[in-house]
Amino acid sequence: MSSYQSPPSSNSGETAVIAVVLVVLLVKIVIVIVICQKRRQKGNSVNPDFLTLTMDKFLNDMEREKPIKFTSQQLRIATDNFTNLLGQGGFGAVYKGIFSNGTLVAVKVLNGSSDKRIEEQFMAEVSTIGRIHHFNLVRLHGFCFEKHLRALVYEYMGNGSLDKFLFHSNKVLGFEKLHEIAVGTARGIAYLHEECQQRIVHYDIKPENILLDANFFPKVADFGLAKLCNRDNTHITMTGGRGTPGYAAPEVWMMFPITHKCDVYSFGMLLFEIIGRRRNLDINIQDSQDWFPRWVWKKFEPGELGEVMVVCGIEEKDKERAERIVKVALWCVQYMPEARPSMSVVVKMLEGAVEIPRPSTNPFQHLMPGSPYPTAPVYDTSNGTYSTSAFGSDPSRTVTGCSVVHGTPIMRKYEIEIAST
Ligand SMILES: Nc1ncnc2c1ncn2[C@@H]1O[C@H](COP(=O)(O)OP(=O)(O)OP(=O)(O)O)[C@@H](O)[C@H]1O
Repeated sequence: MSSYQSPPSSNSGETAVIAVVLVVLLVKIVIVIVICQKRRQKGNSVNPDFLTLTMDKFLNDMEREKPIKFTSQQLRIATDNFTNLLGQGGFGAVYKGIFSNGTLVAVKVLNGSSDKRIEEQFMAEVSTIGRIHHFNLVRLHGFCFEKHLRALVYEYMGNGSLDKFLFHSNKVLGFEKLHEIAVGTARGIAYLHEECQQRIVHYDIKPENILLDANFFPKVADFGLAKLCNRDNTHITMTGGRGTPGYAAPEVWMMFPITHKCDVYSFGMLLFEIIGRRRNLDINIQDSQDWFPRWVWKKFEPGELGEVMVVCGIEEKDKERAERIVKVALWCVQYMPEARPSMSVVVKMLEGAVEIPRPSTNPFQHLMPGSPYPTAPVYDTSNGTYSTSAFGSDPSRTVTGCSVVHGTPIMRKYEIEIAST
């Protein structure tokens, strides 16, 4: 009988154990729920160590991110055998392409694969823009370097280059958008000058090299002339091709030592074209407005900026921004590089965050008769070269053979006219 009584006592023991386990489990669940609720109340706070680790890893990954090396076959497929031509530049044709994942690209096929200049352009682009990422710099996805195909693969910019909207279309872009484009472009250049590990000088800032995406956000492009330099090296030695007439700073033309401030000068010239929605030089325009920057200064000096606003068709609501652009432009194109602001200051000036000083002297003084400064280069039609009178008869200081990248007869006339005034 006694053996019959033991099972119930063992059953009640098991029940007690199960009950204890259940209670413990329940307590644990409650604790977990309470902890989760407290975390949620703290605003989803995450362990800061975890955050740093993830961010470090992310930054490392970003740093390691390099442009992809594509095969010619991959680019042939993406561009449908190079059929959709976007445009033709000095170094080759640009084609639209699409990869199988849907990414749209612009493929620049470089002419003359054995040409040294092409190789330099190739290396300049890959070593500068290929290593950095910024919202206002056109992204280089990758490149192809095969015997019969040297190409650069960029992100596709749906609206092409800024010149089209400034000079060739009927004011499609309102002034507010143009101001945003100016600020975005300035941010891109400021990043190149001040935030990259090595300073990058672009050398060829002009509307043709500012591309606009589908939403008209600007991105600086075309790094073919760009130079890398250490931030503590103040001057750069420049050999070979130089900037574009009308945008290149005087020191570039004079073959004087060059700093990143030559980009600030070119950006100033670009600002004049944004405000006027015209080329800075237009010989078809009368009343001394043919060279727009000088005319703007003539109006600005006696306090007649209002006339500039009228001539440029600036509406009342845009006046304040437009005046800011004019003042920044004048400040950027000063003759002495050290008088020009840094690009991060330019950004702040354009945004209205800091005061814009008034240039103490006429920025175009060096172009006046009797100026102690070297004059702008004179284009010699007989031999197709530029020279500057400041170096007199010393042929070793004569600027010769400067190619005119976007040169037109108008540009050439401009150089002659300026020097002879
Ligand atoms: N990433 C891009 N997305 C869309 N269109 C582009 C892109 N890059 C260039 N293009 C177009 O292709 C054309 C040629 O560009 P490219 O940069 O080769 O020459 P460029 O800047 O006009 O001249 P150069 O190289 O002589 O300075 C331009 O008209 C431009 O609008």
